[in-house]
Amino acid sequence: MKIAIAQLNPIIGDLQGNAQQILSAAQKAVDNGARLLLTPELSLCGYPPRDLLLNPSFVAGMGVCLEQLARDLPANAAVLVGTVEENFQAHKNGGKPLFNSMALLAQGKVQHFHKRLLPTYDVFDECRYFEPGLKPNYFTLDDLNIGVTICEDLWNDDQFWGKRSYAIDPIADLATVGVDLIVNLSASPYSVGKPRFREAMLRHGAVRYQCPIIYANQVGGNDDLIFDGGSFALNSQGEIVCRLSAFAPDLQIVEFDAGKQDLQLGSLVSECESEDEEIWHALVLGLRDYVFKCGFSQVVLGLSGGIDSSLVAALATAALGKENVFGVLMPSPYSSEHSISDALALAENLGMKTTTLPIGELMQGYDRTLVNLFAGTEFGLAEENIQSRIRGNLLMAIANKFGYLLLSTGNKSEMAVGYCTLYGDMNGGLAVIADVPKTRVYSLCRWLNQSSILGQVETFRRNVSTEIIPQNVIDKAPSAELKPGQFDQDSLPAYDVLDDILQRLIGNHQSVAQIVAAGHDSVVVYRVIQMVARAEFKRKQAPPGLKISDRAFGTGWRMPIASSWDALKNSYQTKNRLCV
Ligand SMILES: NC(=O)c1ccc[n+]([C@@H]2O[C@H](COP(=O)([O-])OP(=O)(O)OC[C@H]3O[C@@H](n4cnc5c(N)ncnc54)[C@H](O)[C@@H]3O)[C@@H](O)[C@H]2O)c1
Ligand SMILES: Nc1ncnc2c1ncn2[C@@H]1O[C@H](COP(=O)(O)O)[C@@H](O)[C@H]1O
Ligand SMILES: N[C@@H](CCC(=O)O)C(=O)O
Ligand SMILES: O=P(O)(O)OP(=O)(O)O
Repeated sequence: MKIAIAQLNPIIGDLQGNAQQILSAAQKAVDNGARLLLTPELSLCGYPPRDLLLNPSFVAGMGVCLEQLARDLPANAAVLVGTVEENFQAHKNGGKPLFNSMALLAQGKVQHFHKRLLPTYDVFDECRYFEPGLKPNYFTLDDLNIGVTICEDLWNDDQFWGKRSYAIDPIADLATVGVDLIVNLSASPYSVGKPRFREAMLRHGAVRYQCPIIYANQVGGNDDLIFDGGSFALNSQGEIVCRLSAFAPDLQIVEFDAGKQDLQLGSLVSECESEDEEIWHALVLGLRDYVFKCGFSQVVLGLSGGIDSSLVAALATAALGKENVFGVLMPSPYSSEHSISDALALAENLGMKTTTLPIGELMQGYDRTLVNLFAGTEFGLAEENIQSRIRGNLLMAIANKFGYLLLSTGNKSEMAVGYCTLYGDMNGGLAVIADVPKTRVYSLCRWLNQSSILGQVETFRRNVSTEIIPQNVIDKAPSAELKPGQFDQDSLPAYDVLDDILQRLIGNHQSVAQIVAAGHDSVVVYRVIQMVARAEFKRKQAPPGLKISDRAFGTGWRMPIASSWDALKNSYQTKNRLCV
């Protein structure tokens, strides 16, 4: 039996458009001889629909679209569509009103399979909306017994994880039932290294239960989340027999050989060669989809000649085309010569349009207006930040006037410690690199300059051998240039030190004792912890940022702002370690 995997990029809430994508995929599948089509989790509404699920007319609309799809699909195709089903018992037993469901549409009929494990951690919030399914899910098609699992259902293999997160394990239940093949319909967001991790995890399941697995993942950016696709199929020995594109929609066919009781070798797309390459593609996709799905086509950003704005400009050019990216140079009296020359060289390399709006006169206007009020005080952060706020205002004026979306350029290290100006450089609709630590910003720029991708991206004007990010941008010391001779490292630890502490603290949940034991100065560690805690109010007001790590400052980061939790004051010694 031929089975088609449709790696779709739905728009959240566009029920008609998403249904059309499913119909087109089904037609293509049937044209290629497939009997069954797999689509991702919640493919009809897009994942994650969040509180749209609390809107009765949204849920009703999904029901109508599903019925229409059942009527419109090619007669000889069976299609698994990601949707919701109402929990009609909810009013009796107090359960949640919906199930996260895969609907099997075949011969005009609809059969629902309910997701059993509901993730409610990090960015996931499924217990807010859904009741878990209670039974193993499977069906028979042309004598083949097919087990159905939805995303998290396959993330509880105790042997792989060394523990169980949920009492039940849907794959073990399906093995007990005795299915020939398991399909997993997913909307699994990207983080660095996750594509390989998923393959390893499901390989373990396939080998453990000697059962082939087909994994169909959503692709595309939805707000802060990037779905990488990278769907794949494993045979019962755990070998990859088919892999779809990463970071792009795709449709491929795999064949189940009834004689061998296994999947046959199909087409294999190769994996990204490095983490930098993977992150680059993820950010390009996330940026493009955010811009287009919000109804924009053009973006604006401030170009300072620094490395953050240079990387964001390169990403935007690759995502949207050079003619759709507008750079604004806004030198102040404190700006260096190279801030202008480097920004112009970058724009030339990318082929993007720029304008220069010096801000000296506006700064003087602010000074004149505030002179009496500020009389007798020292020049300080208030005056420095005015420059950033003037730039933020000008950029928003340009965005309003020409219908552009403003991209903000802060990286994760700055967002972590609050090294950014509220209503200044934090202005923007999308924070493109807010989950990219500064050290990764450097490695991405170096990778970009060497990468053969430059030759493939037609939006770049220069030829493969020349740099995109000017070498001086990479070599010079980072600076906010808000006062003479200012460098980031006057206020912050060296970025390699800062990023390592932040990764341990935020990503790995390490204690102070563990971070110090890894070689960091305890005074620096305490200072970083305090900076991170104090910057919460800024992050709450920041634009959405594209998530590329396991722990991003976004929907999965829920910290109080008005909190009196003081890591140092409340530190205590347990038997083994100092906890803060
Ligand atoms: N990326 C860069 O390189 C870059 C760019 C710009 C600024 N900076 C640096 O960032 C820093 C910006 O200065 P800042 O942080 O003092 O200015 P800020 O204006 O961004 O934030 C401080 C202000 O936030 C408000 N605030 C404080 N606590 C709050 C809370 N709990 N809830 C709501 N609002 C609260 C107060 O009004 C306070 O004056 C400076 O050190 C500057 O040099 C770095
Ligand atoms: N001189 C500048 N021209 C245009 N845009 C600028 C300039 N200086 C800063 N910006 C914008 O603000 C952010 C943050 O700046 P830092 O140098 O990191 O403080 C920068 O990425 C530009 O978008
Ligand atoms: N742990 C899964 C859960 C996703 C889901 O069930 O939607 C993941 O990160 O991909
Ligand atoms: O934000 P930028 O582009 O000015 O980068 P840096 O902070 O490294 O100067």
